[in-house]
Amino acid sequence: MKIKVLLNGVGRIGKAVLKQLLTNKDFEIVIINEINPYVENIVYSINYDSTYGKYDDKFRIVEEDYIQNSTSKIKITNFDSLNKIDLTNIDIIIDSSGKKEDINFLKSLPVNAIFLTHPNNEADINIILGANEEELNPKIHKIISTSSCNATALLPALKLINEKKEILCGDIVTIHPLLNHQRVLDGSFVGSATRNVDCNFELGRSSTQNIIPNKTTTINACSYVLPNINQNLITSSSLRVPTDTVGAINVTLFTKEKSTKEEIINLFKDFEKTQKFPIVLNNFEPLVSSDFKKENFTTIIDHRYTNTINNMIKLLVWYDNEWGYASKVVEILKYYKDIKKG
Ligand SMILES: NC(=O)c1ccc[n+]([C@@H]2O[C@H](COP(=O)([O-])OP(=O)(O)OC[C@H]3O[C@@H](n4cnc5c(N)ncnc54)[C@H](O)[C@@H]3O)[C@@H](O)[C@H]2O)c1
Repeated sequence: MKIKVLLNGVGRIGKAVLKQLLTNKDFEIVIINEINPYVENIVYSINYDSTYGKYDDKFRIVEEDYIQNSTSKIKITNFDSLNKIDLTNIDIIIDSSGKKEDINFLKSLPVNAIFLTHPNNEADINIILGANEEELNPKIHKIISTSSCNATALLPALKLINEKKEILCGDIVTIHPLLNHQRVLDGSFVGSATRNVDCNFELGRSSTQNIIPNKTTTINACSYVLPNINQNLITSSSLRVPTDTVGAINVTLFTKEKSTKEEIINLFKDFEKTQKFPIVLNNFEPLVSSDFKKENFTTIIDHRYTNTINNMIKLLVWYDNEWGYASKVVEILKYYKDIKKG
């Protein structure tokens, strides 16, 4: 039996999840709910994408509120809250709207599970593959956060180093592509309930003309998954850059044990050989960010920049923050289905 899905919000992450889930025979997307009221525009934005190109199996509108391509027929709804949607035929919700909902409200919805594509410390569990997937239990976890793109990329690497060398302290800088909530030209501040306004004055500046320094929730998101990786251990900051997708993280760690460069490279090579999911990819080629676009591996260690001095380890990590992250959301869904069945 296919798992019947409601996809809430079909923006950058929703579309990447949609396209990767459409090709999976275990899932059926029954409803897309989107506050954009124009079905024509939703279809258009699925079929044409400046970052990833045209979608080959194009959707068209059929009947009044349905879109269809060669494999799927999906109902489009236009509600601002999940409680207005008829969920009778829905097993799981993927919420990629970014809307912060009351957790008890989400728990009351008549579905088996709700996957949130953002970190959430009130969720029943935050999952990052390569860090804590063994803890996922469909019998007790209903609200499941799939964390953030940065934490998804970073935490498997931090966990590995911490287990082998014990991290004493460190710092990370995420170099992150621009996001839909930023301004094209200078405008008013970009606010959010979870970030303070002062910090977001910078995010109101032109995203195409600037490298914008910003706070990042990356280490907090890591701590929701592994509490020992937290802000008392690792400091963090972010630079928003004018590229469409693919982020990088500059990582500096001080560890209890000394390391050599070869040792660290071999750690990641061993991880790559034995991993259950496409997480670590070791890169030695002279590549740039766009070469990692649409890459499913999300912890790409660029060993041209791996280095050590005594107790210090330096890493450069690449990840596609949209497609790559969405591929992990889909892997988590597949894993959820497998363990629920088993
Ligand atoms: N873009 C990234 O790099 C990235 C990576 C990982 C996680 N995320 C997270 O995924 C979520 C979505 O991010 P995005 O970049 O796709 O944003 P986006 O703005 O591109 O897309 C959000 C979509 O949700 C729709 N929407 C908003 N409120 C809604 C509601 N109440 N009901 C239904 N639809 C609604 C919007 O119209 C829009 O189409 C956020 O929580 C974000 O933090 C983003």
